[in-house]
Amino acid sequence: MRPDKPREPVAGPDAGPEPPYPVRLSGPVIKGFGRGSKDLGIPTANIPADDLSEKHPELTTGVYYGIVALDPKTYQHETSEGSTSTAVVLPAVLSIGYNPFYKNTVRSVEIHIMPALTEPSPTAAGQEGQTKFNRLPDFYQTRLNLLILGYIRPEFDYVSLEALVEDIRVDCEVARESLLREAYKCYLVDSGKASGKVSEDREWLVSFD
Ligand SMILES: Cc1cc2nc3c(=O)[nH]c(=O)nc-3n(C[C@H](O)[C@H](O)[C@H](O)COP(=O)(O)O)c2cc1C
Ligand SMILES: Nc1ncnc2c1ncn2[C@@H]1O[C@H](COP(=O)(O)OP(=O)(O)O)[C@@H](O)[C@H]1O
Ligand SMILES: [Mg+2]
Repeated sequence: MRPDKPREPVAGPDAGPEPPYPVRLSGPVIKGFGRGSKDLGIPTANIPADDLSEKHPELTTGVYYGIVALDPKTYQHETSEGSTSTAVVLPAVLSIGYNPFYKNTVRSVEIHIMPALTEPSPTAAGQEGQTKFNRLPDFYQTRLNLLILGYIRPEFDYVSLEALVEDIRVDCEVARESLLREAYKCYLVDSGKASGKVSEDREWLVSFD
């Protein structure tokens, strides 16, 4: 069960991702159990987890933050210049594991894509009414690249659905605050000052051959 402790506002070192991060994952967006949007009001893009233990033994079950890119061949997005052929890059929070609240028997990778850091956060504390999580037009089967930049917490079971949703809301805020730090923001926003390694990771993120 989730321990009754206050949450830290950021996760991971301020100086930037430390090994094993950034970790690269990719895959087509597949169907999950259909609970994300329906039960929780939190859509999560699921990607296959079949070869995770073999390829990424370092990824323990838990909640992580990072950035995602969607293949522009099947996911078009509008910018101020109209629609574009470059991949959209957005912040994300994800869970890797068995969802103890639902007692799944297979591991899943579930990614909730958040609005750009320049947009107001829909999950900020103190908003009126029920939290409205970010929602994009559906993009099943689209290829997704993910750069995991840090670990937030283990997965827990919860006393109620509301308690699970509230913890995921806080995860979104922790991810956002963590990514707003300069040594992480450089992965999302090309300032022209990024180091060779950061540029290499960014290039990998947006390449879909
Ligand atoms: C950031 C984040 C954190 C999560 N943490 C937990 C958790 O601690 N325990 C849990 O049982 N499920 C957790 N989940 C998983 C949700 O229960 C899951 O997204 C939901 O079951 C939807 O599954 P579906 O994509 O198969 O429909 C988390 C999901 C996200 C996006
Ligand atoms: N912000 C978002 N983050 C992730 N997926 C989103 C988002 N907005 C819309 N989606 C869409 O919703 C789908 C996931 O919804 P969900 O209810 O979790 O269903 P499933 O159980 O099939 O994963 C994604 O595959 C994607 O097409
Ligand atoms: Mg899902």
